[in-house]
Amino acid sequence: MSGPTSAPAVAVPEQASTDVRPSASEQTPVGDQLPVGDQLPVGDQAATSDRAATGTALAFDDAAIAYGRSTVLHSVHGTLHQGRTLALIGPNGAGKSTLIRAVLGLLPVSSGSITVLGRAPAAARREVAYVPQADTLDRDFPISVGQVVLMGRYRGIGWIRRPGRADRAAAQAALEAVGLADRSRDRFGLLSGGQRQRVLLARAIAAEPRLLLLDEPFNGVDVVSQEALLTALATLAGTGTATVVSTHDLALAQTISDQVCLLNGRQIAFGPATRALAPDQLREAYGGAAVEIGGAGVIVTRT
Ligand SMILES: Nc1ncnc2c1ncn2[C@@H]1O[C@H](COP(=O)(O)OP(=O)(O)OP(=O)(O)O)[C@@H](O)[C@H]1O
Repeated sequence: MSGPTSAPAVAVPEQASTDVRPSASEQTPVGDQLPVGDQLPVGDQAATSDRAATGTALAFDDAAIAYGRSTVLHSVHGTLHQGRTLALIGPNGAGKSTLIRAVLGLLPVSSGSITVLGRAPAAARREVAYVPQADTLDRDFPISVGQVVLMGRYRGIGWIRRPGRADRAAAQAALEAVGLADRSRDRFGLLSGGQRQRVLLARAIAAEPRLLLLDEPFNGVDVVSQEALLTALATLAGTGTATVVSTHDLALAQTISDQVCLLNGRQIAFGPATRALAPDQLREAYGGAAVEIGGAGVIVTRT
């Protein structure tokens, strides 16, 4: 990740309601149907040697993903290394969330393969954290910001053991990383959308994942929150965590990612943004007649 930036103006198709992300429930107030990640045992020998041996966080090998018999995404091929950021780009229904679900091991790969931290996706889940969109979560559930962030530690300590001092310190450090150190006692549901998004990132940071997946984390987030999110992500990348972020903000993707995967039911391009977001490929993905990439962002127009 190249680091934080301010939000450029971008015109891309609006997000529609096709949404496979988890809905909130009383039992799972923060979308925990999906994994929140796990503590990476610091100094874990196996994990360290894995990383040293391959440096590969994520590998797609001609992967196709289906819902039942209906293949909605195919020909995904590329590699993401530790400490690097991959942006998933594509119009509504392109398959971004579907790909994230497959990386989480929640959807089977119907052909080809996806390898996460050297393993099958389901086998790597303990080392993968997922940040859902904050607005998919139940705001009425009475839980504090600090409690939400502490949830990031539970995968490591187990749900029966109580979090210890080290867990609380890690949770507080994670809140500091997203610029919300003073909000720990506040009720989660009373924060703004952008602040809740930052709390969810803090929860993922507290889990110390080796791979972090974010599904449109910048939706409805103001520049201050976006800046805080990007700073925290850059810090995390510095520790070797690989990040996959799905976004509709092409210009932001261009700025923050090392690699871009451009999708529309299949992979159109995978590589550095300058190559993957070339006008011809954007046109192919979005069906636009004219594509302009400049200081003002990326503009797709139709004739
Ligand atoms: N549970 C499901 N069962 C069957 N098809 C699904 C399911 N969820 C999504 N799809 C289909 O898979 C395709 C990809 O959807 P997906 O949600 O992954 O797109 P997306 O790129 O994340 O879109 P958006 O930008 O709108 O969030 C779409 O055609 C969608 O209709």
